[in-house]
Amino acid sequence: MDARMSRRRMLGFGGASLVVGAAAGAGIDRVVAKSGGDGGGSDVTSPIPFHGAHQAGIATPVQDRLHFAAFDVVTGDRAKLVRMLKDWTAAAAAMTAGKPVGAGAVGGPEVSPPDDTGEALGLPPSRLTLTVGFGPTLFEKDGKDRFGLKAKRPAALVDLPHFPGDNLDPARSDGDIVVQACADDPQVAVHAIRNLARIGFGVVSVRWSQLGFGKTSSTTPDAQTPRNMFGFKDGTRNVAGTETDALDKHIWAGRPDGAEWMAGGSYLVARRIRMHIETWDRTSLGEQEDVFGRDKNVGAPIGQRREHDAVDLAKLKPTAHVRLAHPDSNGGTRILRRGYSFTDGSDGLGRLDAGLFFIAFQRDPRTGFIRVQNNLATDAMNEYVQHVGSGVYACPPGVQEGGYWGETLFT
Ligand SMILES: C=CC1=C(C)c2cc3[nH]c(cc4nc(cc5[nH]c(cc1n2)c(C)c5CCC(=O)O)C(CCC(=O)O)=C4C)c(C)c3C=C
Ligand SMILES: [Fe+2]
Repeated sequence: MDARMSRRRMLGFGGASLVVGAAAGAGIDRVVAKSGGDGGGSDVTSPIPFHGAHQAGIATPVQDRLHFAAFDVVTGDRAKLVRMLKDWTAAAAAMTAGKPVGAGAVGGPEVSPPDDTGEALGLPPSRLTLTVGFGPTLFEKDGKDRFGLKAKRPAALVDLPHFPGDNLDPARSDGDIVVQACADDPQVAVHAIRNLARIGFGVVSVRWSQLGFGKTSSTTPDAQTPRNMFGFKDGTRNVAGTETDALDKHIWAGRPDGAEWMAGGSYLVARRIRMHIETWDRTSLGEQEDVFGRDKNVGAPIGQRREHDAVDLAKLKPTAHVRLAHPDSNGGTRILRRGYSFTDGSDGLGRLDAGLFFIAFQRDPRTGFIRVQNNLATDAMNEYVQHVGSGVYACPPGVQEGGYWGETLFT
């Protein structure tokens, strides 16, 4: 048996545990480029730390690209699920550090598939973050407590109610487990999801997924605010990743919230929102600005001059999006938006299948997304958008060295 083969046997591939960065020792690590930067002040060569009190990918400055995947668990075996989560954690720690999965993509035995699929070889870490969440169906599905987790379902992990105008496609909604991959390079994000899906074979299968580009929200107020597919600056008044008090108050779940295992975690709401681009493009500038209650050029609230000037709600139409979404119209609640634009070709009727893949993190969806979305029932923007996909997930706290995704839930 040659040295490479014995190493592979040691790793026990075909479903057994991974060794983080094992390939690094074999000299076949992913190349970390010497220069980088995306023009937005971010360093694609510096990895975002995987371990910590909170999962990365929430308060982290928003990366350029998204690959979001929802999985169904296809086994009833809790031990297999936990094993997979441990393997996923090891792979996630390696990939976010810019390293390949397990023994890597090349240099292994010719008789079996490599541990890593290889398309990220030579690419820098690209600020990859991987954020995991658990959907309501992991705790109970069709009245069945599949994994002995029913009693641990947090009260905050409610099924989202039906909202007026919803036209949700079940094939683009829900899922037992979700992984949000964000990176400054789409290939790095896609590589990460692909490898997790491959490792999970026999335990999970991809239920639906979404690619995103052109982040539509910023968590770094000093950076230039990105624009959405309607051409408006989006994310001006988002919660910033540096606002620790606001994060503690509105975004991170705490021990007193009822589910101890979620302390330090957050709840993710995802909505695939189709935007009727063609109708919007035939709408006058004045009407467009009234819809949001902001100027299209600099992004200033109506009646003000600069983007970050305070919003005077009384100066906005009662149906303006910003007026209805503003904390003062929602009992003071704040959510951290982290959405991306999408364009998935056209719909066969000559219209772009485009929109906003809305992602929001919050301490409790009942006082966060649900409260705001209910208030948006009279939003003038509703004429131009339709929600077609949906999901809510409990994202556990961050992983400590030696720990694994979901450890606080499963122990
Ligand atoms: C339920 C929550 C929200 C949904 C759904 C939503 C959809 C949505 N929003 C835009 C564009 C903009 N939103 C803006 C502000 C804004 N939106 C929400 C919430 C939801 N948006 C909040 C809480 C806020 C901040 C309100 C405030 O504090 O002032 C803005 C203005 C710029 C900004 O502050 O980000 C734009 C533009 C689209 C296109 C969309 C669905 C397709
Ligand atoms: Fe909004």
